[in-house]
Amino acid sequence: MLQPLALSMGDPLGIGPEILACAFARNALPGGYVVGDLEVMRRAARCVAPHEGGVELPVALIESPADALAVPPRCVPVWQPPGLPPGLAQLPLGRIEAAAGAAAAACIRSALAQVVSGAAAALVTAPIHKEALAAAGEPYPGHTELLQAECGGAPVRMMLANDELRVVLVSIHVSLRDAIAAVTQPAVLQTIRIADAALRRAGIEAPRIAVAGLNPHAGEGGLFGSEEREQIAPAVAAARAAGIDASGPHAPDTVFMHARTGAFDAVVAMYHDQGLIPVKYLGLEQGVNVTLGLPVVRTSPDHGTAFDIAGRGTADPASLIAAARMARRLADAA
Ligand SMILES: NC(=O)C1=CN([C@@H]2O[C@H](COP(=O)(O)OP(=O)(O)OC[C@H]3O[C@@H](n4cnc5c(N)ncnc54)[C@H](O)[C@@H]3O)[C@@H](O)[C@H]2O)C=CC1
Ligand SMILES: NCC(=O)COP(=O)(O)O
Repeated sequence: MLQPLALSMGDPLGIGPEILACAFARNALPGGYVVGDLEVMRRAARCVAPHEGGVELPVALIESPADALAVPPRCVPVWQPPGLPPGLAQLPLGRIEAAAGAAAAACIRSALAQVVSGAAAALVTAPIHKEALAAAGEPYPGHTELLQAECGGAPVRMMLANDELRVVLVSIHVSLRDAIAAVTQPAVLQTIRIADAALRRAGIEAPRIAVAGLNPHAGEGGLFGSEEREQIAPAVAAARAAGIDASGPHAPDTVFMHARTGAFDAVVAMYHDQGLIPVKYLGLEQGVNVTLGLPVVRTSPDHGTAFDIAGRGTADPASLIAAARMARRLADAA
């Protein structure tokens, strides 16, 4: 039986509300409901309507997640958390505002609570702006860290996936300098373990996990850096000793090419951009961000708030739709 799917609105001044409205206009979010601000969603519905057949898109306030299952086709069901900042729909789109960051965070927390309570099957988050989140006083750089903290603090990892690649990251929202320092044997091993467990849960019996090096040519035998020998190779050996089919460190410039042609089920990448560039280069419309290690299913589009095009009604909802489909698949497999 179809269960409600919680979709947090994202930053109200970015493209999140628009891609949600657009996806509902295309009937691509069955059972989904927006945890967000009613007037923000009405503004988004008005903005996408001319591009989606020119017919008005109904937006309805719902009282409980279950009500999402009864709304007519193309209707955008909205569950509005209490206490959202007033006047969000009057703020100009495409800019950093503390009120917008505060609203985005409140919607994520409410949506998460509904998933944790069992009222919704999974959480799909529309993009937030990290500077707006910080302006609102939130101590977390992004969803991943916020959700981790709200769920008790157990280790989590970010995975980006499309039909061709799965990439799991050792570190995410830190400077490159700090990311290099974060390449330690325990952190790499933990990433491999989390990736392996998540892929098994998703139905892959013995996941083949390629571990990327950090330095050019995976250090070229120590000529270009020591992290491979001192940190990454011992982590791979420990994973193998624990029965995980891990290999590496592989040269980072070619490992994604091999994974894409089917040699591996996932690549563990040493830092954010090493892993995300290959995935995003294959097309923003395909990528899905999944938080591994949480007690609930959370997915998100691979792109951000796209302030440069917010309000035009032309943002592509494909990655959001892919995120919702993946959330359903993962929730069904859990
Ligand atoms: N899941 C999330 O909450 C994510 C949030 N972000 C945050 O979003 C903010 C803006 O990040 P940027 O680096 O500017 O990346 P971005 O992904 O928002 O935009 C990069 C480029 O892609 C285009 N683009 C993005 N999504 C699109 C879509 N659906 N349809 C058409 N074009 C699209 C934008 O117009 C822009 O030219 C930052 O604060 C970043 O941290 C970034 C990635 C994911
Ligand atoms: N590049 C992906 C990204 O920054 C999204 O982070 P999060 O908000 O999902 O933690």
